[in-house]
Amino acid sequence: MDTHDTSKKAENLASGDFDEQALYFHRYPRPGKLEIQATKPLGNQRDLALAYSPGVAAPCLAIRDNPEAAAYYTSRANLVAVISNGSAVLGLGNIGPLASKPVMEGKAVLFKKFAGIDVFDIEIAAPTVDEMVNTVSALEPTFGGINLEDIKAPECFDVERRLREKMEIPVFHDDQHGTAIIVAAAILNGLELAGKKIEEVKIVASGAGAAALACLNLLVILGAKRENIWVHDIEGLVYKDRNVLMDEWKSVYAQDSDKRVLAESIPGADVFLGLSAAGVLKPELLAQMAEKPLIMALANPTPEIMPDLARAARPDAMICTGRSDFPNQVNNVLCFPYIFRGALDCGAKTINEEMKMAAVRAIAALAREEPSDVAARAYTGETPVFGPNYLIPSPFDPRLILRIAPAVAKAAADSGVALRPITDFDAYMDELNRFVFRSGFVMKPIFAAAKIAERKRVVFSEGEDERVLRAAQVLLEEGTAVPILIGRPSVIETRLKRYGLKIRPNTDFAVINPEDDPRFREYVELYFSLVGRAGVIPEAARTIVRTNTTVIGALALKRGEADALICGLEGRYERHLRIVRQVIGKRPDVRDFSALSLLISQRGATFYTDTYVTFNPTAEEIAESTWLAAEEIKRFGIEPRAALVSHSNFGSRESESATKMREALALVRKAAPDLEVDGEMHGDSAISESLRRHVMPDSALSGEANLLVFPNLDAANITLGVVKTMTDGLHVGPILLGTALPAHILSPSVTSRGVVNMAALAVVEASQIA
Ligand SMILES: NC(=O)C1=CN([C@@H]2O[C@H](COP(=O)(O)OP(=O)(O)OC[C@H]3O[C@@H](n4cnc5c(N)ncnc54)[C@H](OP(=O)(O)O)[C@@H]3O)[C@@H](O)[C@H]2O)C=CC1
Ligand SMILES: CC(=O)C(=O)O
Ligand SMILES: [Mg+2]
Repeated sequence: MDTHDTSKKAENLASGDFDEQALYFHRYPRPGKLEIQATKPLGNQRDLALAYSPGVAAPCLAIRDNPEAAAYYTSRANLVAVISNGSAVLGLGNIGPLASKPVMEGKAVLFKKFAGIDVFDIEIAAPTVDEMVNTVSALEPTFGGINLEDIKAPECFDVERRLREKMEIPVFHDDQHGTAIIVAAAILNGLELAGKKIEEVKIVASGAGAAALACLNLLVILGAKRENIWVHDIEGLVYKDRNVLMDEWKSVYAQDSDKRVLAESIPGADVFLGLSAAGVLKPELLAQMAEKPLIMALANPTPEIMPDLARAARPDAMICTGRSDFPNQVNNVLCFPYIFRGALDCGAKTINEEMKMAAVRAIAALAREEPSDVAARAYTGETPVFGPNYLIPSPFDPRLILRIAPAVAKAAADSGVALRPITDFDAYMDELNRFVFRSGFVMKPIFAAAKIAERKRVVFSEGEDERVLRAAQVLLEEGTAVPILIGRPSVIETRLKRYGLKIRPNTDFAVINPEDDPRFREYVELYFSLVGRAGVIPEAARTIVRTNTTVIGALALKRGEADALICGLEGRYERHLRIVRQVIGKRPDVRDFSALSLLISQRGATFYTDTYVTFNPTAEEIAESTWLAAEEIKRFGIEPRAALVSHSNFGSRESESATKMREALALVRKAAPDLEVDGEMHGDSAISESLRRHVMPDSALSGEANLLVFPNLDAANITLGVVKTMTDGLHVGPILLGTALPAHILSPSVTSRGVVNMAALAVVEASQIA
C-alpha cells in the first residue's frame, strides 16, 4: 500500500502497528473522516418546491437585498473553510495539498465534534502567496470564517495579512494564533507555578516559522522582553547581520551575539519553546537550563524531546508536548474550535487581538479552576489539580467551549467587531451547555470511570470474533478493561495476526478454551446445580458447557473469574437472555430484567426503554424499568428526565395501555420521588417542552426528555430502529438492567466500537457493585 511510505517517514510516529491501525481507521467503514448531511427533509414534492425551485428564490432575493440575511437563510454563519496548500503539514514538511487532506479532514472533524461548526476542508494547489490570496479571497461568499492551516513561513504571514485586509470575515492562521494562544496560556500558568515573571524570563525557541514567531509575538505583548528571546531555525541562531534564510519576521528577534547554536543559547533558559522538528533538543542540554524550567516540545507528531527523556534529565521541569498521549497537551485544538464558535455566534468580522487575549485568559483561568464533577469525569485518572502536570485543560474538558466561546464573543462585541452581538449571555450559556451534552462527550465519563476502576475483567463469549479482537486491543491499550476471551487459542492467534493486531493470548489477555479448559468439570457442576431442576440432565449440561460460549462466560462471571460478561454478537437475543437468567439471575430488589438503549445522534443523546426484554410489561414492570434506567443514566453524568410515552396525551385517551402508563407514573413517583418524570404523553410532547406545556402547563418534566419509556417492546424497539436509521445515530446497548452481576447481550450488528463502549460501561457497573 503506497500510503505506507508517507507514514513511515514520520520519524518515531509510533510503532508500525499504530500506523497500520491509523490506515485502517481512515479507510473503514468508508474512506475518510467526513460526509455531508442535509438539515432539511426532502421527503415530498412540497419540501422539494421549498428547498429548490421555486422556493429557493425567496432567500436568494432576501440575501441580494441584504447580504447579512445569508446568516439566517444559509449555513454560512456556521461554516468555516479549513484551507491549506500543504506547504508545512505538521512537522512532515511540504508534502503538498493532496497529502495534507487527512490533516485538514481531521481539523474539520475537531471543529464539528468540539464546537458544532461545519467545515469544508479545502486543499488548494496554490504554492505562491498571490495564488493563495486570490483563491481564498474568492471564497468569501461561501464561508463565515477561514481557518488557514499548515502553510509554511514566511509566506503564511503575507497570505494572512493580505486576506485579513481583503475579507470581511474572520481569517485565522491556526498554526500561528491558535498555537500562540494556547502556548501563552500554558506559559503564564507555568511561570506562575515556577514563581517567575514573564518580563524576566529567558526564552529559547527552536523554530522560526509560523507557529514559533506567532507565539513569541504574543509573549512579547504579554510582557516578555525581545532581548531575552533567542530564536533558532535550521541555520542555528537568528542573529544580527545573518543573511542566510532571513526574513523581516525573523529579523525582529535577531540577537546581537556571536553565539550560533542551540547548545550555546540554552544555558540559563527558563523556557524552551520547540516548534520545529523531532529530536532537536538533546537531553544533555537540559542540565544547563534555569531551575524549574518549562520545556515545551511541541513539534508534531514527534516532539523536540520525548517527555521521558526530558523528565529523566530534569526532574524539576514542567513538560508539555503537542500530543494526546502525554500530560500537558499544548495543541491548538484547545483553541481553534472555540475561538471560532465565539466569533461565529456574534457574527464577528475578524478575530482581533482582544478576542485572542480573551481566549488566552479563559484557557489559563480554566486550568486554575476548582475541578468540577464534570471535569473530573472528563479526565482519566485522578481529578486534575492545577500543577506541573496540569498547566492547561485537557482537550476533552467540556468546559473549554463554555469558557472560551462566551469570552471571545464578549471581546468581539466590546471591541466593536460583532455584527450580531450576543445580548443574552445566560441563554447563550444554555445553548452551549446543550451542545456539550449533545456531542460525543456522552461516553467520556464512562471511559474515565472505567480507567479509574482498576483492572476489571470482562469476559467475552464470542472471543474469536474480529470485532471482539479489535475491541480487546483498544481496551488493553487504553487500560479500560482486562479482556478474557472465550475461544480456541489457535484461532484467536491466527486471527489476531491476520488483522494486524499486536495483542497476544495468555501474554496480554487470558483465554478460556471451550475445547480444553482445566476448570471444565467445575463449570459443569455449577451449571448443573443451577439448571438441573429445569429439565437439563447431567449429560446435556456437559454438552452445553462444552459448546455454548455464553454459558461458559456466564459461569466464569458467576464464579468470580470475571467481573462482567459481554455476549450476543452471534445468535438470537432470547437465547443469550435465557442463559443470563439461569446462571446470573436478578438483582434481589428487582422483579425482572429490562433493556435500556442509548442513541447518540447529531440531535443529542436519548435513552429508550425497554427495547429488548419484556413484550408487554405491566405497570409495575414499566415503573421498575424507569427507575433502573434512571439509575444507569446517572453513570453517564446525566440527570435523567423521563417521559412515559403513549398514544394518549395526559389523559386524552382511556385505553388499556394509556391507563397502564398512568399507573406506572404513580408507581415510579413512589419508587423514585426525586426523579423528574411525567406522562403519559405523546412522543412529540416528550421532546418539545412548548408542546407539552401547551397541554400540561405544570408538567413535572422540564426541557427535552432524555429517557423515553414505552408501553411495550414493539413501540420501543421500532422507535429505536427508525430513529437510529433516520438520524444515523450510534446505538450504545442494549444495556441489560436488573442483573445480579453486569452482563450485556449485544446485537449481531454491533461494531467493534460498540463492543468497546459496552465493555467500558460494564466495567463501570462492576466497579460500582464492588
Ligand atoms: N502543538 C501545536 O499545537 C502545534 C505544533 N506545531 C508544530 O510546530 C512545527 C512547526 O510548524 P510551523 O511553524 O507551522 O512550520 P513552519 O514550516 O512555518 O516552520 C518550521 C520552523 O522550524 C524550523 N526547523 C525545521 N527543522 C529544524 C531543525 N532541525 N532545527 C531547528 N529548526 C528547524 C524551520 O526552519 P527553516 O525555516 O530555517 O527551515 C522553521 O523555522 C511542526 O512540527 C508542527 O507540527 C505547529 C502548530 C501547532
Ligand atoms: C497542531 C497543528 O496544527 C500542527 O501540528 O500543525
Ligand atoms: Mg497545523
